[in-house]
Amino acid sequence: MLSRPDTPSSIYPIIVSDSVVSAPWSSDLPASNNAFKPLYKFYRHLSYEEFDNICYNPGSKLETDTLLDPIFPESYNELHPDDLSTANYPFTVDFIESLRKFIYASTSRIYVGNSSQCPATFEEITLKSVPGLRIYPGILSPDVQRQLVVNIIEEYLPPETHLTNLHPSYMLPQPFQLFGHPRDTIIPPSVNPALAAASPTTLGSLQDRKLRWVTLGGQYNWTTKKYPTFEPHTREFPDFPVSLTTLLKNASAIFRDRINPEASIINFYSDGDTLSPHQDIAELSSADLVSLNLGCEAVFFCGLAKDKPPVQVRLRSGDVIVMGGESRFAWHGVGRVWDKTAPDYLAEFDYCENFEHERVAGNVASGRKRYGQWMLSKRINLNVRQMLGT
Ligand SMILES: O=C(O)CCC(=O)C(=O)O
Ligand SMILES: [Fe+2]
Repeated sequence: MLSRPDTPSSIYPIIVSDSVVSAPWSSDLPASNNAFKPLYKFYRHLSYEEFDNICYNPGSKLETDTLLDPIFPESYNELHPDDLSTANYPFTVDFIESLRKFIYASTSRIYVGNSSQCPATFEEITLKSVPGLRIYPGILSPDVQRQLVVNIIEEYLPPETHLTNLHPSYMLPQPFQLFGHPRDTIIPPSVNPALAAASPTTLGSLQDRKLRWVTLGGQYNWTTKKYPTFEPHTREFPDFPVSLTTLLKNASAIFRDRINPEASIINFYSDGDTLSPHQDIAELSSADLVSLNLGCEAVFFCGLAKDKPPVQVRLRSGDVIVMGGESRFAWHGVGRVWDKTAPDYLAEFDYCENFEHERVAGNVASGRKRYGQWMLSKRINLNVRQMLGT
């Protein structure tokens, strides 16, 4: 599991526009009433082949009664006939143009080929049992996904104000380039006597598994479970990356005007990783939380109460989840991640040929093709929150 402390299960005061309200579903629960727990146990040893088989031949296991595969919803419908609704919406006329805006706002731009073509419509899935949760299967085009991967590595990770789980334990190169030489040594901070015993590591091992998260914008503190400040343009609340704001403001009707992106947690998962159930309640805003998924597949758990089996959603690269309305403060977690399940367009991502500036400079041999190789074993979840206002 990610080394995030569990969220306490007492009633949380949530401040919405100056008035304090309580999330009614987060009442005190004895640990035995945690209906998420058996699901984690079930998935721990489930191979991807077994999981895939269950999705197409449902009904055999009690634990998968609430499993929804967005591109094969029949099995979920069979068990919960009234819960699921699907709607198709046309992409707005300038949708592709909006995606281009995101790519052009990015520091290292990829070359937009035909894969940026979007289908005529996109699907929205909603569930009565988790009101406000919206699922958009495959809504991010391959180009946008590739650009996001590159931005994460080249634009969002490097600034020293963007803290990672590695910062307390290692002196990271400034700016932090994850894809330097894999044998480069990364040393513990000698100034911190408590960590003096920690041993040096390599950049390669940070790439492999050690890098777990990076925070953008408001620097959420995982120990206190609070943002240290709500004062923008400060070291602890640096400006949110323009490229990501451009994507979320323009990408389609699903994001527009519903969120002012101010903080983000980017999670890096490897094979078998899970994330324990929690609520995201540190923000002083009830605006939608937007969650983008890249790379390998995973099962996402979400429910309003911790003592009822959550809905389980099979997530693929390019899927977007929005937690709005009541679901904004719902309990959620990740059941498990399976490696080698990233789509070919990421795994075989030929970085050089896709890069506008490198193409123009005639530089096609910078050896960065391992981004695709890396993604073959990674799941990246980028969730974006508004910290202030309604
Ligand atoms: O990885 C995910 O899908 C969820 C991540 C999450 O819930 C979080 O970072 O708070
Ligand atoms: Fe979360």
